[in-house]
Amino acid sequence: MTTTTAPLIEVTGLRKTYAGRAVVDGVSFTVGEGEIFGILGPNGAGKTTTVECVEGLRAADEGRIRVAGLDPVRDHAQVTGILGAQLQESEIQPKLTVKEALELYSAFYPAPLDWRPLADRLRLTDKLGTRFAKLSGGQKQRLFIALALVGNPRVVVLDELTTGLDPRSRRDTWELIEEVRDTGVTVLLVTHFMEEAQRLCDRIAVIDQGRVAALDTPAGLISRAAGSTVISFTPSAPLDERALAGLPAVTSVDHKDGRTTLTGTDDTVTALLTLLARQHVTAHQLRVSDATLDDAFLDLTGAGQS
Ligand SMILES: Nc1ncnc2c1ncn2[C@@H]1O[C@H](COP(=O)(O)OP(=O)(O)OP(=O)(O)O)[C@@H](O)[C@H]1O
Repeated sequence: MTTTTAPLIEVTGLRKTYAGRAVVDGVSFTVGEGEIFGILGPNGAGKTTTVECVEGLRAADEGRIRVAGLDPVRDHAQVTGILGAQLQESEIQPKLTVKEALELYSAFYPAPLDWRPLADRLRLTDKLGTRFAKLSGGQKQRLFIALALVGNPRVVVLDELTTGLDPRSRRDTWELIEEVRDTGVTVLLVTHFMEEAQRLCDRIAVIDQGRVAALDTPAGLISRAAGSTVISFTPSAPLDERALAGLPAVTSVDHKDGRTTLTGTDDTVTALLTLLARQHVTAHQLRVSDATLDDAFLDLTGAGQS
């Protein structure tokens, strides 16, 4: 779902410097109300610094940030009322029970949600009496989502929410995030996981070395990958190498173990089929697949993922 409503978050020319080094260097993006907006990038790219500036936890050196028209540093108290941030594990008392944590955090907000249905939706009801320290990783993450939502925010910031979860819990968490969005909450999501970004995000800013390397829908980013379509086959007879390299939009031609692999676009596939017919060559085990967000990410960040 891509929204066209007025932006709820506006970041323009954000710059943050530590010891003379710009770790965020001119980042700009807007997030529409109701959107799930992803921030994706290699380690140390400046993702957390960026979202912490949006939350008003760090002050920008340069640039302008607005959340629902408010300045997160100057208008911090008001922004806290409309922006729910995911807590870090260290911020919760280990002896606090789930119920106590939900009651305590709802007391911080002027118009909190009723935490009981929220706990129910996050499958925490049978854990209400359990101390934080005794929860599993997935249960803790669900509690973090509940605590980020209990203030009834318009926007929720989730930073590496599913890191450390097993695949099942990660998928459950994705469903929860989609449910949260379906209730009208805007989600700003920092993630390392391509599958997560591809599944959840309406749009993604790929941040590399403190700059926005690309900003697009997941499909838009994939179509920017150098070869967005991968074609492989075993030819029944050798093909003319120059004819292959000259196919429209082809970006690479490789031969290995009798198989030929081309990267290109849909146009390359169509032209290849014509070439094969003209040369009376049969393509055995022909496979055509789309590039993934992984391919796009590696292209956009110069394989900088660590
Ligand atoms: N308070 C600070 N003082 C000095 N340097 C900092 C500080 N906070 C962050 N940095 C540096 O800024 C850079 C960006 O950090 P940031 O945490 O924003 O990156 P990130 O993209 O979120 O990385 P990761 O995916 O590893 O969490 C890193 O090189 C980090 O070491």
